[in-house]
Amino acid sequence: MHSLTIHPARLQGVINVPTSKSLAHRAIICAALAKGESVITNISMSKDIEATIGAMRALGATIITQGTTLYINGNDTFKEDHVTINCNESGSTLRFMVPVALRNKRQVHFTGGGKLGQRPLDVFYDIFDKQGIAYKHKEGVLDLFIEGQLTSGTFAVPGDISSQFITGLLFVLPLLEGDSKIVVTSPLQSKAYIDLTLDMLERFGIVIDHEDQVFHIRGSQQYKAHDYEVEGDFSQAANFLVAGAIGNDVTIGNLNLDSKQGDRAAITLLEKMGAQMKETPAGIKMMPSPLQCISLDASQCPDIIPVIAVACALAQGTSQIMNAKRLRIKECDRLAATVEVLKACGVDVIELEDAMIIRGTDLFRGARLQTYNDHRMAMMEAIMATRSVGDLILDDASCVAKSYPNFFEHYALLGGSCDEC
Ligand SMILES: O=C(O)C1=C[C@@H](OP(=O)(O)O)[C@@H](O)[C@H](O)C1
Ligand SMILES: C=C(OP(=O)(O)O)C(=O)O
Repeated sequence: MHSLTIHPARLQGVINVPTSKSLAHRAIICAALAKGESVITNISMSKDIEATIGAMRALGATIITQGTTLYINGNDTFKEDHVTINCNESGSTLRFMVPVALRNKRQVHFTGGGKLGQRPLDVFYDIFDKQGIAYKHKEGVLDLFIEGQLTSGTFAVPGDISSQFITGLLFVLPLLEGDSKIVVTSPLQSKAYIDLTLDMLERFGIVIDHEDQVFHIRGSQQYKAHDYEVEGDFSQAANFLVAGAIGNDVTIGNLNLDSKQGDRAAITLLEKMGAQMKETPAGIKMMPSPLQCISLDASQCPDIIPVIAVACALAQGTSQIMNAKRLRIKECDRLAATVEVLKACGVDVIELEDAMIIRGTDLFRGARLQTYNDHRMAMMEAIMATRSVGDLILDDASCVAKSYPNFFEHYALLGGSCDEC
């Protein structure tokens, strides 16, 4: 474990953020479910994406990596009947792969690290119980054995634990014999991620009908090979968009403003707080602006909330971040962690079960901070350092490898100042 000391410094320059992790997971899975070769370009490698590549290879898909391009051939996918899948710490990989791996009868062993074994999977266990699929798991660590096969039918799934369960089912149900229906039994949160799934499925030739919270899935469909270029990641861009709004001068060179990514909300939220977005020939930036407090709903864009909380902490007035309970079931309890970090840096924050209330201040004070082995927390803390009066000492910054391995290189290129200890 290496601690990292970040000295206060303003950021300035142009950066290309990694390409979308969510879109990359989906493109890799769809391509590996299609017969023939698909070429997926502009992949940003990270621990999470490595996990999904490894998972589809374990099932039999051929995936050749050349720089940022993946050549994926699904002709032999599903040929293996005893499979071990290491998900690293990726919730997406786990919840997408559990149903996919059960496309036909096999034994699958899921492993993973960090807090992944503590993140909810009960939605799948309920389905296994109903369908007679055998499974054995341990408390607290990911060590899950499953044996069986998923059959088509009606799946009642809550919408307020994780949309990833629904995405996982949407990948596999079109391949099963017989039609299926997914009925989402409580208001769907993280809905934009389902839209990303439906969009990617359509590109690969899969048709899903849906109205409100019900998805109708025709069985015996076939994925068709398709070439796809992954666009810039708005969840990562959010760090630098907030950096801009709080006084830095960072332009992001690779964002698609027409993107369907839900974390594009970072721009609209910052605009509501009074920041102005500027489009320049080099890319997009948020202009340093006096920020006003905001009352916002975290349920549709959970991943950007820690860094949006940084903007709230530097806004005039008291901000409320509501419907934030699901932040507690990410790589760490991000609701508690965000509150703890802001408090350590001198901010007046209140943690509620489902919300946080943040009273704006002018500057952060220096502090020793945990990163909670959570990439989003480490990156949020680095952005805070740009408006801090003393050093921020992060206990371990290596967790950024989950989604953005070269985050601190980019940070330094922009003028950020850190020493590894
Ligand atoms: O489908 C996806 O790509 C994701 C869905 C979201 O999870 P929830 O649906 O659990 O909010 C998000 O937090 C995660 O980082 C990626
Ligand atoms: C929560 C995240 O990812 P996952 O659920 O895939 O682990 C994330 O990237 O912030």
